Amino acid sequence: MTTGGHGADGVERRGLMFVLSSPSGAGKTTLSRMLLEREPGLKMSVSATTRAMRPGEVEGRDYFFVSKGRFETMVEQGELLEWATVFDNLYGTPRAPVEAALSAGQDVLFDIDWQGTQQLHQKASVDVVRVFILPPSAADLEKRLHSRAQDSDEVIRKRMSRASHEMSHWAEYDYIVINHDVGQAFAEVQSILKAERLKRERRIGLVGFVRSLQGQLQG
Ligand SMILES: Nc1nc2c(ncn2[C@@H]2O[C@H](COP(=O)(O)OP(=O)(O)O)[C@@H](O)[C@H]2O)c(=O)[nH]1
Ligand SMILES: Nc1ncnc2c1ncn2[C@@H]1O[C@H](COP(=O)(O)OP(=O)(O)O)[C@@H](O)[C@H]1O
Repeated sequence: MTTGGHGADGVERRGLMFVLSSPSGAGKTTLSRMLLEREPGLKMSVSATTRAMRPGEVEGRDYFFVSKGRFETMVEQGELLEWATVFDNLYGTPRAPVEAALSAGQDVLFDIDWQGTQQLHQKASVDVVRVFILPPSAADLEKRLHSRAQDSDEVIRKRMSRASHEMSHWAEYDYIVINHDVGQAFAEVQSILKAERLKRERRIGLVGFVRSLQGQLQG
């Protein structure tokens, strides 16, 4: 699905799809923003959703906020790479920007749930890196949902009651990060990205690079 770009060391490699999932409130959005600020070559996949915009959210930055009818058209036209129902709303990943970014040699960051992660993995397993974020405790999770001050008590209760179900998918992920201290969790997520970028299978330019090195040694 991907073609190549160049890594920091100049060797061509395929772009990767970096997925962060977690129960709501564990810190995916915070960690995603930190990654985007500090990691050049990483582009956020902006999802489409039928849920209402929260205070502080921006159309096209946080989500594309669409009607149910528009979302269904996107599904019918094959415009979504994956989609799922979460908390009674529809969420999906527009296909075109992801394919464009990967073709331009960029890595793409996804904040999607376990259902979307399974779909992406079925489509492009070797290019998908799956990271699951856990909160340090249920009490911390609830505190964070309240501190975000963006959802009603009713919505927070719903999110807390879904957390256990979402967490039950943790073993389908390649890496698990416990977000106790945000600086530490960020360092761990960043290390995963850096290491995955160096994986041999993605670095399609290595064969040529090593041949050229061998040529130099023999010459
Ligand atoms: N499958 C899928 N899940 C998504 C997508 N976009 C967001 N989600 C997930 O939907 C859930 C709810 O997201 P949101 O309403 O923004 O609340 P949040 O949990 O506080 O981030 C989260 O688990 C997101 O990871 C998407 O495009 N596809
Ligand atoms: N390690 C942490 N310690 C304390 N608060 C945190 C930590 N990580 C995130 N938060 C806060 O918790 C709330 C939920 O985080 P957010 O990134 O929106 O979660 P998610 O995207 O997983 O729903 C936000 O107010 C955020 O600032």
